[in-house]
Amino acid sequence: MKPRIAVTLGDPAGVGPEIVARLCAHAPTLELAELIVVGQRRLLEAGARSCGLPAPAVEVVEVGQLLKITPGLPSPASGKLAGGFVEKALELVQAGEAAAMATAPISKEALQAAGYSDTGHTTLLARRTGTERPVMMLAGERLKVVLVTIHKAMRDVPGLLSVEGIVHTAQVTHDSLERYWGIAAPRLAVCGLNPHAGEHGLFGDEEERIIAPAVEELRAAGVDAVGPLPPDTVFWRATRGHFDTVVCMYHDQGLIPLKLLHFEDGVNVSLGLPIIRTSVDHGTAYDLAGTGQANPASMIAAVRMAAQMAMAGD
Ligand SMILES: NC(=O)c1ccc[n+]([C@@H]2O[C@H](COP(=O)([O-])OP(=O)(O)OC[C@H]3O[C@@H](n4cnc5c(N)ncnc54)[C@H](O)[C@@H]3O)[C@@H](O)[C@H]2O)c1
Ligand SMILES: N[C@H](C(=O)O)[C@H](O)COP(=O)(O)O
Repeated sequence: MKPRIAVTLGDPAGVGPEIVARLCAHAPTLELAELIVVGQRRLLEAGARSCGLPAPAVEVVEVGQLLKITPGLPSPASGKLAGGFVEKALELVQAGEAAAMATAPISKEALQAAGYSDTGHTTLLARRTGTERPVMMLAGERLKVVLVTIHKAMRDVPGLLSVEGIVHTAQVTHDSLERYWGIAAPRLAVCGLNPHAGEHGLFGDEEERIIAPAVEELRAAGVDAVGPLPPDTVFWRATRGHFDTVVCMYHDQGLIPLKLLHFEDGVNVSLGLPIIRTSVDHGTAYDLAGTGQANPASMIAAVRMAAQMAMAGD
């Protein structure tokens, strides 16, 4: 049986309704998954019109009030709807009405303007599921990265790194690669923080104080982790097949190489939650909203990955 995937519309002022409309018209994906769109039929149909598509024939779970939304103009109202769509999709998965959720992009700023304390889907879902430390993975065919710290100011990153945090991130990643990707004994590369991984304390000591002890602990627990490795070359090595995933110390360390290779078809996966959640790897693209030009490939990849994970996790 095809897994049912709850697909949110994202911030209605962004490209979400358009990429979801294109997803609903993507026959190969409809063969893999049964879609339940979580949002408003009116918004989905407006997205379809922008793309020159007929109204999608798909189940829609209606959420929130009907409001006037202008493509490209986010507001507290668009942020509130976006947050409501995510919460409803989570409820559907928790109730067993969907096997997984796949989310279209939201704006963190609009979400907070609507009164949410969260810095995105990941923290919202972690808060709502009582998950202390979710792990953000971004995945493409050639490269997978996970982040030890996520949406944090650069100046705070060194102080937020800990042996425990690195070990947790790598262990959750290891277990997920085995469970959902069927990789036996996943090989993890652990990045340094500083140029050339500090070059033995020449510039920065986080490698010796924090990252190397974390790698030792992981290896003692049977995880095939190596590092700290110089961040400027580790991604090139990973794309040559040396590692299954690169454990990165901060957001842009991992997401710059990932998006350079995979902006069009990469998937954001939340690991360590009690549910399966995938997402696009791009943002709301307000500059394109309403034009029908947004590329749906990442949304399609997110739904396909959610379906595969749901099948693998059964
Ligand atoms: N999964 C998510 O919910 C998610 C992911 C990333 C960013 N965001 C949020 O999105 C908002 C806007 O972020 P941003 O401007 O930094 O990045 P963005 O990804 O929205 O846009 C960056 C550039 O890429 C283009 N682009 C994005 N998606 C595209 C698509 N599908 N097809 C063609 N071109 C596309 C945009 O037009 C823009 O030029 C922020 O609030 C950010 O936090 C959300
Ligand atoms: N860091 C993610 C990215 O750039 O793709 C992103 O901002 C989405 O975050 P959430 O999945 O927490 O909304």
